[in-house]
Amino acid sequence: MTTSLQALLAGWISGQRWFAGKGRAIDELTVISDIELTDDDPGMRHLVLAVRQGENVDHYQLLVGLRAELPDRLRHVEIGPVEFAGRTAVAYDGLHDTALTRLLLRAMSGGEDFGGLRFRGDAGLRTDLRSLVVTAEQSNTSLVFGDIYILKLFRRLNAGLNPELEIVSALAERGSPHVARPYGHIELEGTTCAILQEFLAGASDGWSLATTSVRDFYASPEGLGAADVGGDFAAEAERLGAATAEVHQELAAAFPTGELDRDDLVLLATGMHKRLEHALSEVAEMAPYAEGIMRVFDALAMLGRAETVQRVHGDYHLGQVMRTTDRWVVLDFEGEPGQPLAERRALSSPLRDVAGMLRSFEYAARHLLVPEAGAAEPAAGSDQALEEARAAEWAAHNRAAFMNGYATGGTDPRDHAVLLRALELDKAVYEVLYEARNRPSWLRIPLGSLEEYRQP
Ligand SMILES: Nc1ncnc2c1ncn2[C@@H]1O[C@H](COP(=O)(O)OP(=O)(O)O)[C@@H](O)[C@H]1O
Ligand SMILES: O=P(O)(O)O[C@H]1O[C@H](CO)[C@@H](O[C@H]2O[C@H](CO)[C@@H](O)[C@H](O)[C@H]2O)[C@H](O)[C@H]1O
Repeated sequence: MTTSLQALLAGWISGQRWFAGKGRAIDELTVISDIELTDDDPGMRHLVLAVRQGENVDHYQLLVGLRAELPDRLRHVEIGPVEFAGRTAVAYDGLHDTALTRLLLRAMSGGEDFGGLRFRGDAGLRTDLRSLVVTAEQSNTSLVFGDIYILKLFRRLNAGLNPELEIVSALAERGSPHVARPYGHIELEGTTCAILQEFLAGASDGWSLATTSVRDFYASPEGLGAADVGGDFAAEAERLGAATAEVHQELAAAFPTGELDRDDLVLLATGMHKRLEHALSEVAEMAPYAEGIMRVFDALAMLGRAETVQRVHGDYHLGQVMRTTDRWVVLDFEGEPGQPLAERRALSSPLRDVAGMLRSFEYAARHLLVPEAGAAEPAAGSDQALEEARAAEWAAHNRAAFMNGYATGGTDPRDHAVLLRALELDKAVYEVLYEARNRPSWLRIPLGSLEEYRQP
């Protein structure tokens, strides 16, 4: 590849939604791997770029399409004209070209290798399907093939086996009904580049279902409880709790487990304190809540009992679960974005996921109270105090249902109140930072649910 392509790529990549280093200058961009997948017209090359911004270096993968002439339908994903191997072509994001993406299915089905880039998949894969790029995602790019498969391509590569592939493969092998079946993957020298899975056509994600229920409750006549309205979500929350407990049992059976003793709990609490301090240094609005939160972390450090640890989801919320006609399916076992792989694969309390989902019920209940969060402006004459009370009621009702469902698996989260509270607060601290960085108008949502910790 020529240096001119590198210059072009630096300009192009900084404008991409999935580029994590937005707003900071690119100091250096190097093509560290360049593998030709086809030299036809259209041609396709798999590139890995090392992008340096100050001290930080991130690796991104691209599937670059090359055509002598770019048809109008691909104009919106043009990278620019390039020259290499004596050939002049127009480079573009190949994931938007159905003529190229079909080759990915074929290569997976045939188990093909291109240098260190290995395609693996079920031999019976359908290879005749057209792909559509899923537009909603931000950090990765997914292609849906004919409503049958979804291929998730990681844009930013983390060295090693991706926990999503590791966990989904292990759970599917055990016959779990709660994961989307894996059909194939692409890897580059041991690093997972993409995963092909069953597409859950017609399923709805938990966030949409929960927020629809919240809207119904808000629109219901005063005096009705959360359990009395048509869109009551509690039965679903309970099923989700039971499914979550089953997934945890499957994870405990498929991977190693361990125990946190007193010293480990002190370490865990120390980590929580550190994350809180970091959030305080970046988000001034956090200050009034700090002391109250620290007291809970201190209580965890003094807990005189052991707690079990195992592989967990790690970033569990309503946007990560989908309801099909007959079950809840859990997606995206990648752990917390931004954490190194080793940490994302580390054993943790399963209550961490329970805490994540409980926080998500708080989010669903409260996001209508923040007009900038995408909700409609509050209706004229709406009563803020009544809405706050309704948000609290909806959250409490569904949190209880979720925990009832989870308890059917044998562990009632309420029997581990100190750990659960600390984990919820740790997640809220993470969310405060996440919102301040990504969606400042949503910051009021995690802060709103910390009200009981606010110091005057
Ligand atoms: N197997 C699937 N079937 C149907 N839709 C899916 C599937 N996997 C992901 N999706 C859709 O894509 C969205 C994002 O998927 P996810 O794996 O969570 O990506 P990200 O890591 O970018 O958040 C989900 O909320 C869901 O709407
Ligand atoms: O789904 P991701 O792996 O990208 O997770 C990140 O983004 C989430 C936002 O989509 C964020 O979740 C927070 O907002 C959700 C509503 O949009 C809410 O349901 C979650 O409870 C809340 O944490 C997640 O924290 C972040 O890691």
